[in-house]
Amino acid sequence: MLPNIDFTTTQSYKYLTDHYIDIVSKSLKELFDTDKERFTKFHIQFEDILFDYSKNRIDEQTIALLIQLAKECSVNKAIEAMFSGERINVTEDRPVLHIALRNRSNKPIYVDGKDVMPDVNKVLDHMKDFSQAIISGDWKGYTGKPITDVVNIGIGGSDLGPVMVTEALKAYKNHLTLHFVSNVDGTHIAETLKVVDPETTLFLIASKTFTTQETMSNAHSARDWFLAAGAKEADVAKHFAALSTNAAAVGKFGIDTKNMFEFWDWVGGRYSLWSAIGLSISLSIGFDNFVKLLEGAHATDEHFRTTEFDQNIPVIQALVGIWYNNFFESETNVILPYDQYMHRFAAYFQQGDMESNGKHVDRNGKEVDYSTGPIIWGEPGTNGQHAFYQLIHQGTKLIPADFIAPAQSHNPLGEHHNMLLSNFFAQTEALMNGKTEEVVIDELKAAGKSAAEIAEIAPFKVFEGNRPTNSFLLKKITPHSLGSLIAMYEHKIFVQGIIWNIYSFDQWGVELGKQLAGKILPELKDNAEISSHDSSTNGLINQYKAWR
Ligand SMILES: O=P(O)(O)OC[C@H]1O[C@](O)(CO)[C@@H](O)[C@@H]1O
Repeated sequence: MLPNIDFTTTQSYKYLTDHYIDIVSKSLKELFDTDKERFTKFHIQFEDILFDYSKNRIDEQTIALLIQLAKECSVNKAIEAMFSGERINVTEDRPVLHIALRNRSNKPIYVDGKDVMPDVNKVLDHMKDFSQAIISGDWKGYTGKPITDVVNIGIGGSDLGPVMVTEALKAYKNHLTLHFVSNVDGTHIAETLKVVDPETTLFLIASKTFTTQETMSNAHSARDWFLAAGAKEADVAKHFAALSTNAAAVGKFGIDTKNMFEFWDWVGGRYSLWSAIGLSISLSIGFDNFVKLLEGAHATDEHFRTTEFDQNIPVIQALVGIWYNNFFESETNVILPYDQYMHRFAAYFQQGDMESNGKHVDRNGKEVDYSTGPIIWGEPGTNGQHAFYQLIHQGTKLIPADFIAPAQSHNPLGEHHNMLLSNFFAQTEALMNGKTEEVVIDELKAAGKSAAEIAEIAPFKVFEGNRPTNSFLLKKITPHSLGSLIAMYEHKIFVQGIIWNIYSFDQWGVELGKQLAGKILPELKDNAEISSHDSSTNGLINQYKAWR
């Protein structure tokens, strides 16, 4: 059972409300000036990941009270409930066990009295054999040629994780060319099919439910294209594999169940890259590297489960996030990887976080009167600096930012990495310290400006500072460290969901649009005028019909 506590009624919440008034009047600069030990106090090193949260608007009391909040909300009981396979996804009546997929200790984890680990390992063995056969070229296409291209067809959790990880770990990539098709817009599959050869292409149909409209449409179009190229029905087995929980639907589609990689309903879509959904990752970087990714995540799972809250990275990440979300009333959280390979990391956690914690009713089904999940966004640095950092530095909104960077580049090219990292360090420093009016005036004087010119221009050049950041400095982005980092963010989402007293593992909010699209699709078949909707929807549909 998950705890069911309204965090706004706890003692610590009340203390935090008072404490906020004290902290809000202090600047980060002041906090650093008055406490030389801030970095020592507010950083955690876990393996090759340094998490520095000292540039936040916190002091020791803040952290103590936030930890008290986590305790009052029984976060430790919730962690144990998840790890021990309780059905904590209550609204879908399922356990939440992505941690089992990367349970490298192999200790049994029971669901309804049955240890899930033998099945997990069986699928991993299948993925290993299949990956090796494809990568080595032993697996031949219908004309006897080895596979050169892999097209993963999936959407949401069946796409974003594999895309993000294969991009982040591109330095480990082998000779196979990976393609990802997600959008139901025919352009996505059409453009992909233009560049692949039916004789040497493997399609992975990745769908937990095997009913998702986008994925099934793209999968059918891919199969039609394959057969139109001269292949026979019997050849489908050599070029199509399914990653799914739905064996019946996979069989109906015509995929040989020998080419089905199974997972289970206790794996949430947005937490599924560790499952068979990760087959494209295993194909791209090899199974051994895929295992290293799992090992990295498992290491974080152990850290999360066993470490005291004050040294527990995901717990601290979550609590600092709550501090801004519920006391400073910030609305968003920007994720800024200073690593080009990590360019889809923020997009991945847009689904991970927003589909999990974008909820407005608590675990009693009652509307909450506090803010829940933040809006997640971000782009890699330094590109973001030349796009939206202006607003983070001088806008009117408080935007807590996560900076992520590797100390070692996979492409050490001249001074590039030093330049990249100098920007990383400079931005967090600038966001914290800002630039005072005095400094601006001195600079303008030094540039020879007159008093009148200085008075006119100075206000625009002042940076308030006091903008909070977390910094993740990784030794290097490797399969292991990336696995660890992803798991940290996953558990951050979990802890926040527990404290907000919401269910983080369902996603009913995406259903309404799907239902309505299902109703509208038949209305688009002919040119008859539509009048069954509101005037705007009718107007748009009828104009679409007139123009198409
Ligand atoms: O893997 P499936 O079943 O095709 O679902 C894809 C995605 O669709 C969603 O259900 C949301 O529409 C996600 O949660 C999921 O990751």
